[in-house]
Amino acid sequence: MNVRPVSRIALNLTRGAFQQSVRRSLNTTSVSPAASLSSKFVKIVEVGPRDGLQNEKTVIPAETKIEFINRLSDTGLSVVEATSFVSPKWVPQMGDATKVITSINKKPHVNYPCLTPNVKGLDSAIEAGVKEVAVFLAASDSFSKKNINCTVEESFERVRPLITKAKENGILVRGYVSCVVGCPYEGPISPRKVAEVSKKLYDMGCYEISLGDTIGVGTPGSFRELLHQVSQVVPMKAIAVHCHDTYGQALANIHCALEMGVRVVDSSMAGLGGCPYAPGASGNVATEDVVYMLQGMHYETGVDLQKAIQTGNWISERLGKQNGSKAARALTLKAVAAAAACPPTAKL
Ligand SMILES: CC(C)(COP(=O)([O-])OP(=O)([O-])OC[C@H]1O[C@@H](n2cnc3c(N)ncnc32)[C@H](O)[C@@H]1OP(=O)([O-])[O-])[C@@H](O)C(=O)NCCC(=O)NCCSC(=O)C[C@@](C)(O)CC(=O)[O-]
Repeated sequence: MNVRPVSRIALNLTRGAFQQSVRRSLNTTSVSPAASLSSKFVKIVEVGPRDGLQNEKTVIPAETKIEFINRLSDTGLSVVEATSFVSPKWVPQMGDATKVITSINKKPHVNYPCLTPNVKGLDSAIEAGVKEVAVFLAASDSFSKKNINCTVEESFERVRPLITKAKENGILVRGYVSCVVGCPYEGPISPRKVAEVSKKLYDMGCYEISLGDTIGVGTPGSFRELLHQVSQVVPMKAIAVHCHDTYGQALANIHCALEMGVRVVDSSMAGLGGCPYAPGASGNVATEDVVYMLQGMHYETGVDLQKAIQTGNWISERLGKQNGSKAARALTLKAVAAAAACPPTAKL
């Protein structure tokens, strides 16, 4: 596999030495105990196994996905979006949804939502014992047609019976709105249009609306206006932000969202991801970078950054990629340097 030497060295370090070194590195940047008692909590929705992997060109074995999810569950995350019950003709990478969701070690404190585009997908999810699903619509007709083969208006009619049936079965439904700032086919999207779609989804019964900047064109300027409009019609506590980092704006946009009161952030370990129907869009914002920033701002997430970095490095190694998180790369390098300067045996 084509892995950068540093990440290979880090992965070859003994687990104990690596953990010690990362802990030492983190101690220089982590929050004070007093600050960590702050009541500020941000829920991170980890989308790596679904959004992160759906666009990978080579088929990833189900076993790798299962182990990835199990490792994510051990980092302290409370939500790990596991897979999607979509047509395998459209997204072949998710063709093993049932195997993946039924084989993971489900932890009681972790939710494992799955994407479902229609009732057929919901039925498969129910059969697999899924407790939460997500529907995904767009604020742009062109993207909607490319992604789910129908207009935005038609997509509401498609998800209406899905939401009803999910509720009858005691299943929670989350709603995604894609292209909240720009569409790869139509260009800029009006915040009013996004607010309209978000309100309709919320009124139909989605408990949370995740605003997807699918192609990552948003800036704090456009996010401020977007959140201003959407929060007029959907309560701020029910809004999540889902940022792709194509233009390097994701953390700035999340910061803006936090300042405006958003407390749910979607992210993907190692910055994996991209939508197969959004050409040129890069990965999601990296979970490690989000956790690092939130720690620095004295927010609580429940996520162990050290374990997150190990998980991000692990999946990157499996995919033959460099970890896309800058914080993970910096802290791994620091840990490698610290471990080289002070090998575990020297302390015996
Ligand atoms: C919605 C459809 C199915 C419409 O696709 P269609 O071709 O119009 O549907 P259809 O009803 O005519 O069915 C076509 C075939 O798919 C089968 N089929 C139909 N439904 C299912 C299902 N649920 N599970 C398994 N199979 C299914 C169906 O049985 C049939 O099989 P055939 O008879 O030809 O053998 C298709 O367009 C699709 O699956 N699209 C999914 C695209 C996708 O997953 N995109 C990525 C997720 S969205 C995203 O990443 C953005 C997000 C959420 O992260 C936020 C952001 O960043 O913006």
